[in-house]
Amino acid sequence: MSPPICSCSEKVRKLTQQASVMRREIKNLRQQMDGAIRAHRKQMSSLQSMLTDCMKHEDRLQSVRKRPAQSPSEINQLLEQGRIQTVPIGYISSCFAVKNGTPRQPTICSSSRAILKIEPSVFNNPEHSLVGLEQYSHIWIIFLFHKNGQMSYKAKVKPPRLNGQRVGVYSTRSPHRPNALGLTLAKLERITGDTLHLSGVDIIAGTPVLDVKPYIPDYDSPKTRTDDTSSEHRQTSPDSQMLQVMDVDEELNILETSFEPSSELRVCPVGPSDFSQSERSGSSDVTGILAEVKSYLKQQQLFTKNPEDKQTDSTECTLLATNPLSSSTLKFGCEDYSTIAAWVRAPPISNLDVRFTANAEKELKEFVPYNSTDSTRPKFQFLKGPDEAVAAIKGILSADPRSVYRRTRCQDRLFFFTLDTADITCWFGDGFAEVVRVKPMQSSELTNVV
Ligand SMILES: C[S@@+](CC[C@H](N)C(=O)[O-])C[C@H]1O[C@@H](n2cnc3c(N)ncnc32)[C@H](O)[C@@H]1O
Repeated sequence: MSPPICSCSEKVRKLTQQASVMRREIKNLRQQMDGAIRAHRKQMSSLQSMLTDCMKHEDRLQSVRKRPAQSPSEINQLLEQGRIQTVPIGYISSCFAVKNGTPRQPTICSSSRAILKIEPSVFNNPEHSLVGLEQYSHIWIIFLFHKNGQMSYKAKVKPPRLNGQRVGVYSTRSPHRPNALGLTLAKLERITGDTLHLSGVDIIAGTPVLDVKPYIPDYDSPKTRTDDTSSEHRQTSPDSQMLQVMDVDEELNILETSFEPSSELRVCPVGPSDFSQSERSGSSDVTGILAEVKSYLKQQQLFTKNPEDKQTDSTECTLLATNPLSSSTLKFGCEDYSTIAAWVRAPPISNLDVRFTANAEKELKEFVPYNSTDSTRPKFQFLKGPDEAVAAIKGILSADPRSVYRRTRCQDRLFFFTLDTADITCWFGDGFAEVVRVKPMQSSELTNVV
């Protein structure tokens, strides 16, 4: 007997329902499996990249391990050959993020600021290495030009201030030199723990510093006179001539004031002048001789060295002053003076006037100092405010920061540079630079500053 039709259709219905439930479950399971596979794949790829990193580290470790350990005598030998491995003592944080627009020497932008933190990897207590340095106002910073690009260098270079003329690399402060070492005299504003706060820098952010030393004028700074005759492109500046005469006056004033009545002045032969054979003693004679020397030096411009002129040879123009009280010998003569190429003070390019459009001035005034709590306005990270920024911009632009190529070939192009957290746009005209825009840096650029 066959089952009744109603019970059959009931069974079919149930089976169909079960089948659709099972289909849904399968679909869910598939979805879960897909999700698990995706998560697994993601995990695999991050594990893969971790593995790659580990392998890289392992490679580096292997190569270090493979390096034969150097014995003290080997290290000594390498040192004697000048082949030492340098270790940065710290890295500069600076208001200059990139090379463009960074002053070419610190003196042209005294309001620029930077920070140097001594690396704890160099000394266990980095702050100990700075004890005593706070007594100095200026320090030498020896650093690596780490953003030179390729380590290329040439025996002759074209300093921008010489407007295309070529001179030997060692007669310049070009960054492109065999060991890419920079030397900057910076002002030491203060020291906090392991950190030096500096101003007057020409160094970009991230620069590895190899050493710092106190600036000691007694050791580091002979008086300077301009070697006016050593260069074909010299331009004598009345100011620098004046400076030399003032230097002479200053020296002679020191000489005058350091004399006691019993002092003895011996004047070594200085050529055919009327005091060349003088050798006198006694205070009244000293005063007379000094007046004579002063007037002679001014007339002959003795301190403007002329290699052709035998009478101004450094050995011949030495004045020796012996102070019996201190039994010290003061020496005032040409050999106490340093000479510099005339183009350093009187380059063939002239300084530029710097001006701001009203809009740029307004934009700059929007910036607040680094310590301001106002979060609605753009904030400097180093500078104390718009006035300091104006001084820095004037310093940078008046020295004409353009390369010779830009100066001669693309005169009318806009020039962009950064200062602290500001993006600056300017253009150059005949004898002037004009700032046309000052905008806060994009936040993505900000990480470059420090
Ligand atoms: C002409 S060098 C003089 C540096 C130093 N005062 C000296 O005499 O050795 C200054 C220029 O070097 C560039 N500069 C600064 N820091 C640098 C770095 N870390 N790497 C490459 N160039 C850098 C900047 O463009 C700056 O204008």
